[in-house]
Amino acid sequence: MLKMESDGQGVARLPVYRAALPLLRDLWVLAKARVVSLLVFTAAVGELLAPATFTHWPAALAGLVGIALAGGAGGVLNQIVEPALDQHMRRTHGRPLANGRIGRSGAIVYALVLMSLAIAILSIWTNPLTLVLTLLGTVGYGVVYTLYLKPSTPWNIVWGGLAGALPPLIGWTAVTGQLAALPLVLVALIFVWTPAHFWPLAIYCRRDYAQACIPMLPVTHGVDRTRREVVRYALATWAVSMIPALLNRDWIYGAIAFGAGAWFVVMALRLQRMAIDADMDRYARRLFAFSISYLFLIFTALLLGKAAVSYGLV
Ligand code: HEM
Ligand SMILES: CC(C)=CCC/C(C)=C/CC/C(C)=C/COP(=O)(O)OP(=O)(O)O
Repeated sequence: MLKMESDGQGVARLPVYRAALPLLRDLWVLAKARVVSLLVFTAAVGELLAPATFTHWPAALAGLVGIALAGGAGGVLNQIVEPALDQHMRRTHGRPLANGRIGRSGAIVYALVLMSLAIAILSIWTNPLTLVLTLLGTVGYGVVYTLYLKPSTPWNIVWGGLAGALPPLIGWTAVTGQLAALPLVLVALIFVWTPAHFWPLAIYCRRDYAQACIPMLPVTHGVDRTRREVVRYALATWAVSMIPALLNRDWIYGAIAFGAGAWFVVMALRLQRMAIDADMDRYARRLFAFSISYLFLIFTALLLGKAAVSYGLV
């Protein structure tokens, strides 16, 4: 039950903090905070894999806060561009800009605040390379993908995915100031994972995308072609995921990545063999959910492998 307070003139009003909750929830959704949380996790792993992370802890912390803020700004930019599209899709019609709970100018101010804070924090505590890569991430997703690629080509997410693949490299450069082979391989891993992550969702949302005239692959090339591509990208993800095992001679990570990647491929193949019906849509939803757990598991395994080596367990 919601408790009301009286203002002394007999008018009941909500306590301020209770009234602020829906706004905070809207700001959370606008910043796509759940997606950003996985971006930040992959960045944190990039940092922890880098040499001497803890001697550079202010830069490491600033890198994570900067990525969270800049990733959030990307999410807000995306929704500023797409309220009409979001209104037409069941999955997105309740978003705060789409249903008018937050106005366009309020969202623009929010994006500017997030981005300014990100730039300030990264400039003060990290280095120019980290700042540039983070800006590329926000502009790549919020502008290039949302404004140009998404409405014009079914391969939108292959190239748009590059933006979301950058965080492990950004985490590494925040701590070291330099590029290196391992974080570049992790960028490649997320790059090839992204289509296998997104196209299962595009399959079960294909009618919504068609109605909104967004040329996602299942709309332009059909479900069969999309399922074949999911298998290909799941295989590519499996292959790329083995490179860190070889680079680091890390067999703990290697075993986990091998098993998880094999399961990803098996699920993609199962999806491919199903009849196109409601069961297939449900299975595509499971594969989409699995793709998220998969990435979380693989990045956790990288940490486990490094910890095992550091503590002399292998
Ligand atoms: C351009 C590349 C990408 C596309 C097109 C894409 C697409 C999507 C879509 C459409 C959703 C559903 C969101 C919703 O219902 O609000 C989603 C969810 C999600 N994505 Fe991605 N994604 C991409 C890249 C990434 C990357 C790089 C990561 C993390 C490293 C990621 C992590 C997640 C997570 C954690 C969710 C679940 C959010 C939730 O539970 O609400 N995505 N993605
Ligand atoms: C700084 C940095 C590294 C930025 C990363 C950019 C970023 C937030 C990437 C995530 C990609 C994402 C949420 C795509 C959703 O696709 P969509 O927008 O087509 O989905 P929708 O239909 O749910 O809006």
